[in-house]
Amino acid sequence: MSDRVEFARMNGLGNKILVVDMRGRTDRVTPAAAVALAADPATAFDQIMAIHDPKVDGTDAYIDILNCDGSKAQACGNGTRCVVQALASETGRKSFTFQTIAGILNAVEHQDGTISVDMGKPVFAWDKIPLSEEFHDTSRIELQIGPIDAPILHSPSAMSMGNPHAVFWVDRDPMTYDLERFGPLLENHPIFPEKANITLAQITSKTTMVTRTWERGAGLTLACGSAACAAGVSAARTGRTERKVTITVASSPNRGTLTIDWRPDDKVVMTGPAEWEWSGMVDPATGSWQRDTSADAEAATQ
Ligand SMILES: N[C@@H](CCC[C@H](N)C(=O)O)C(=O)O
Repeated sequence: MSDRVEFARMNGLGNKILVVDMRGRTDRVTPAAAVALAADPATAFDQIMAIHDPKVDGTDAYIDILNCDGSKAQACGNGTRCVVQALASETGRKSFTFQTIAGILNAVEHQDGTISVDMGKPVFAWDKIPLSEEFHDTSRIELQIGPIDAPILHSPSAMSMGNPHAVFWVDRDPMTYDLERFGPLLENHPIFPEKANITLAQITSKTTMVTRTWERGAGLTLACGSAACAAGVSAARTGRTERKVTITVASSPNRGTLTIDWRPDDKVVMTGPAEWEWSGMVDPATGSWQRDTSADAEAATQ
């Protein structure tokens, strides 16, 4: 199988997403196709969300998630909102259930166009995050960057939202830190055997915070939804905030916001926007692609 399939270039708070329609096929978007699409400035992306036919009853689709380096990810909050918006505009439906490697996700599009995704339960056990060393309390692990007696970043909270996260608590705007330099060192630190998404989080009140993320497999992105979930949960877990917070994603266009609600049933619900940009056709084996200009014209008339 190597025919072209439809894809949409979308974003969630600036997190660049390609939603690829693989329904009705048995092949996968290849890592080589992902790397080729990422290298082309016109299609450069952070994650591909490949929509496949459902594998289990009661779900609407199986979603495969690829980072721009071709690696697989278990979760992508911003990308999941993009998939919901794409399927809602195709079908007129408002609620969906997806399966990913990490489990089952429920999502709903609201009247105002924002989308809530139940991202599942956080995982705190050191060997499930995973970390390479045993920590009884993963809400504060021993890890630091900078001089030993004056670290620039230290003692992050670690957890999994399906994918591994470390949240460093900072006392000024995350944009003022050299995350481009620290991000790769921390993502690839031996304490994270499967690497990790690295977030800087500044608490601004009991219900608000500001974040910026270096993503595993994608680098400096404009926004990361699962990292916002990890930051919201870790802040509540360590007593810094209440369980429902509004997160300003500092690196996103106009410093957009996500609401993270760590509900009493332990599920983490993320709410925020998604935006369609343009559509085209792509070969999932090679990444060769073509823009659909008729979809642009149709969008311009709406
Ligand atoms: N941008 C995503 C996270 C994507 C996955 C991550 N890079 C990983 O490899 O775990 C989001 O919005 O959650």
